[in-house]
Amino acid sequence: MDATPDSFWYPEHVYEVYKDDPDLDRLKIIVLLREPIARELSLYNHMRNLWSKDPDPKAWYRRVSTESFPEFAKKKLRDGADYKSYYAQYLSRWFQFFDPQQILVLSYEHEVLPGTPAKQRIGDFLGHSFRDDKGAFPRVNEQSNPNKIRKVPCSVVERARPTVERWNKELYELLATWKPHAMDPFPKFEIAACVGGDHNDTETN
Ligand SMILES: Nc1ncnc2c1ncn2[C@@H]1O[C@H](COP(=O)(O)OS(=O)(=O)O)[C@@H](OP(=O)(O)O)[C@H]1O
Repeated sequence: MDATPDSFWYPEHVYEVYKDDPDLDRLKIIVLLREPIARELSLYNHMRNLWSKDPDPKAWYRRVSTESFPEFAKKKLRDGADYKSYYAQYLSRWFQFFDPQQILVLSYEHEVLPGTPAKQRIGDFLGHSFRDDKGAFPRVNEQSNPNKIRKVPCSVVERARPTVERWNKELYELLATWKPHAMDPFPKFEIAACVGGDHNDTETN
């Protein structure tokens, strides 16, 4: 099993690894999608956490030492190709390499957060039942440090919304067309409540 968010952006590499395997058609792929603005915030917090532990000026996460979240988001959530939250662009490539029936697409907010049916969905897909079907998955990488930004500034939401909505619309259409294993219709992402101002709002907010 390989589990990393980074695989999502490189379906051709995954295909390259498995293409000569006689069991290629038994490969199971699970894609977990999160509302794009929340995902970028989570990544930003992750990078800031790494920077606080190891402020290496050559590290891949160094940009967060000089960029506020609004500045980071402005660069990541804008029109154009190759933006990582433009899920439809990447998922459409997965469908070129793999049978959509080999792919389970889950909504983080509707199917993975505690109280939602992730374990059951994944169990059904893999043909494997978990010991505790109802419980949540253990939390990892939560980084509950005091500098964690909990809420997105409303200015970020206002700026990003048109782009993100276009990306999401394309995603819903793609899923409706290709019909991988997924909720049908796929639940629409909801942007979480934001806070005023253009600054980094931390835990106290
Ligand atoms: N069990 C469970 N259920 C739901 N959500 C969970 C769970 N475990 C971790 N998390 C949240 O996932 C975020 C970290 O994701 P990753 O581990 O993929 O990120 S990374 O590897 O650190 O880049 C991070 O999200 P944020 O807290 O919003 O940043 C974690 O809180």
